[in-house]
Amino acid sequence: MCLMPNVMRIFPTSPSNFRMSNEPCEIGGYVFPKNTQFMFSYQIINSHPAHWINPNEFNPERFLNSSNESRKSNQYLQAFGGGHKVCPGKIFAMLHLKSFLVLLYRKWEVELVDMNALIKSYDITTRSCQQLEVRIRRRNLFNLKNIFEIYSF
Ligand code: HEM
Repeated sequence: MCLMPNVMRIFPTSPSNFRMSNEPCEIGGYVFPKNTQFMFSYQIINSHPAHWINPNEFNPERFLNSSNESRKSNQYLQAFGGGHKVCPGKIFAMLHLKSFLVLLYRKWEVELVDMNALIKSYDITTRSCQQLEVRIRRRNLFNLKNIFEIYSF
């Protein structure tokens, strides 16, 4: 359960979003009139050094419930938006992803062809991966040699 939040933190499906102000407001010392449209970046919130320790590090353990950082950071993870407009499909999507990964890795071994390859993606509000080479091998579920080793007396 901590792998997916960290993937979504570093590579959010929705890297940015929009909001419109329904009243005048002040942000960072600047005053904005009513009906100003704001674009903001989930990508930046998700890796801002003010909220995350070593933000560029891929460390799923930061989302373990027992970690202090987890409790602090979870509120800054913006994979599904937040507030009144938060994604209503959030729990369904996480369950779906988890089931998909279990079914995939049960039968297949998947590894990156090049661990240092840059992910080519296209995005504005929704990000899609354009190219990422992976090597897929069928898992050897019935390794007879192992079975004989286990049952030999
Ligand atoms: C990994 C999968 C998904 C991601 C990353 C995602 C992300 C998001 C984000 C960032 C928003 C904008 C929230 C905001 O404005 O604060 C959103 C809105 C929304 N999402 Fe998702 N979503 C996912 C899956 C789903 C699924 C499976 C459904 C439906 C079954 C769904 C339905 C919606 C709807 C209806 C909205 C609009 C909510 C509103 O404007 O009131 N999403 N989603």
